[in-house]
Amino acid sequence: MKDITETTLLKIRQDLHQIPELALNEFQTIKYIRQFVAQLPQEYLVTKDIPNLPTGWLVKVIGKNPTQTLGYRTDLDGLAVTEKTNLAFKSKNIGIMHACGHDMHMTVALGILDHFAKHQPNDNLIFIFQPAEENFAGGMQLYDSNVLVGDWKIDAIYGLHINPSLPAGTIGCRQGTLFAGTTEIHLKLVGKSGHAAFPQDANDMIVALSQWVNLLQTIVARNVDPIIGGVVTIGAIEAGSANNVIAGEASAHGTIRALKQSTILAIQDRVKTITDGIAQAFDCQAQLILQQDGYLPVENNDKLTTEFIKYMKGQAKIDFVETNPAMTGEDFGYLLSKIPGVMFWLGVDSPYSLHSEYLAPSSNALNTGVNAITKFLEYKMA
Ligand SMILES: CC(=O)N[C@@H](CCC[C@H](N)C(=O)O)C(=O)O
Repeated sequence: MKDITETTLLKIRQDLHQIPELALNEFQTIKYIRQFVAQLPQEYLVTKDIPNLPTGWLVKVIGKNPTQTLGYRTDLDGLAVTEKTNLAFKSKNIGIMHACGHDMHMTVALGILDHFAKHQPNDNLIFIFQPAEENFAGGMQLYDSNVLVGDWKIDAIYGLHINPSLPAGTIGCRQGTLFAGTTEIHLKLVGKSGHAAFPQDANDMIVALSQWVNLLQTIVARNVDPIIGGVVTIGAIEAGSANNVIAGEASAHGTIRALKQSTILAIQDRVKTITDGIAQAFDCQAQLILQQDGYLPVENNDKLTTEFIKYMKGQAKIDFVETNPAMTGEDFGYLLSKIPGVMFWLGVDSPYSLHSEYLAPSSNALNTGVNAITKFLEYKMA
């Protein structure tokens, strides 16, 4: 049976790119994936739905003589970004875009699955179609729904993320932590609104929130070992309605990031202390939510990563680079805290970063990615 062509991979990627959906709403996307899988030879395939996660799906390829079960995960969701590329196949879902490359991730996964559906592997291979990577920790929800048990237990798991700054098709990886752990910060301060002319009768939450934002910026600068590093970013604030009204409420939304879980926890403690201090100093209510869910640091397994890097370096047809860690987050970190495995980069050569409205990953990476990973999985199962 013939392997998938570059033209078909390109079409899948273009189709999926046009129908991005937000976390937990990937209904069109999973329908497309199910339809693609339905036209593959079914002889070695078994599928499984995920309770309470209707947009997730598992597909198992039964091995000839299985001694292990490998896992390969792709995420499905898009982002609330309005696409500004000039691509002929740009998003048809206004205000939503595959700005993190999950259309590329899914296409590569389908390319690999296509191969193994036609050429039975020696071991079992489970493809995880995981919703909600950007928000709501779909990886954690999927794992915690107890689907990866019994015959569906995975011994080693792999997954990739596109990397705009690597040449198209280059594979990148590293020992240890690849991506940071993240915690979302939500703060609401409640004081008292009033007339701009009578500040003594009001309790201004814009002033309080401004102090809080500034104090938060001392955490990485003054409390974190500079060699270890971390990030505290407040990406959104909301307060006030008019120039002459004192805002009685103010809210903020941000993210904490670090490569080690212990640093995340230490930063969280400082955020709590600073928030308590602001509440006391400004005599206001502070409702603080720190939400990490499954976004643990993405810690690659030592033994499996050594094997992965050695294999990739040894292939004349694969360009491989050892990369630095990145402060992006990934709920694959949760899966790696439960199952040994490796996350790696696939270069897609774009001048725009992940989450940019102009991100346009090069489709040239698709065929190279599918071939490199398929060959690696075959080597693992030899
Ligand atoms: C690869 C990537 O960009 N991942 C996202 C993950 C978001 C995690 C969570 N919702 C948060 O904001 O902390 C990222 O922003 O790094």
